[in-house]
Amino acid sequence: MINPKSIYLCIIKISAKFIFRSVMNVPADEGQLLSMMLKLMNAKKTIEVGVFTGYSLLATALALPDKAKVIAIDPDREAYEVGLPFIEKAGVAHKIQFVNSDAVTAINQLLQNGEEGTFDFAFVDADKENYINYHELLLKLVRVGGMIAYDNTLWSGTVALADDDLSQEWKDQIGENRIFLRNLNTFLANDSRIDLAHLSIGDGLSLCRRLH
Ligand SMILES: C[S@@+](CC[C@H](N)C(=O)[O-])C[C@H]1O[C@@H](n2cnc3c(N)ncnc32)[C@H](O)[C@@H]1O
Repeated sequence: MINPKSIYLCIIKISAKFIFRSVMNVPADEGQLLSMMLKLMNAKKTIEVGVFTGYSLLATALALPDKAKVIAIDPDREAYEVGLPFIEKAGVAHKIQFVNSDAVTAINQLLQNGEEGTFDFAFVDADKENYINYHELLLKLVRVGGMIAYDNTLWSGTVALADDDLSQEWKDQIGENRIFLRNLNTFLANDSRIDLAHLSIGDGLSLCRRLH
């Protein structure tokens, strides 16, 4: 059973983080950070892998200029349609091309269509076991100097813990994603094709800039 004290501490920690970040004018979550980065990069063509109900997609579409495009991939159209009225209300639906598919198939299709090296930015927030596969494909899709961002790369901080530090109950809760993300972090840290920055925003965001 969850200890009420740990819930209380968690609420205090999250509130303190948000207050600190707003006072210091630092983005409090990945949506705010995405928006800031896309504007700084003047991004016009982006891709999102893993949409769900479209929180990060809405942040992206709001940050892009009017004629820009975000290709949003998710096999779950139903979830996307839950958030769609809010995207429409925000007046940014025309910037979004939703692709109802798994991402490996959809990205391969884009590459076959000759879109290699044409994307400014990619945001990945989907099935963690495929992140390394997405990395290989997205490095082709994103232009030199473009950026790929991977969400949840801290996995509640558990990527930094040794196996012995985790109780069986906790291991069951966090599942195999901790291992997939740990492998990804090691892989990215050794990838000479990118510049890497690991941010402790939200659940951890890894930014990869394509070098060549
Ligand atoms: C954590 S949610 C995405 C959250 C979203 N970025 C947001 O900000 O609200 C993960 C999404 O990844 C999608 N997903 C799972 N496997 C996928 C795959 N193979 N290709 C693309 N999307 C996938 C799921 O359907 C789910 O909607």
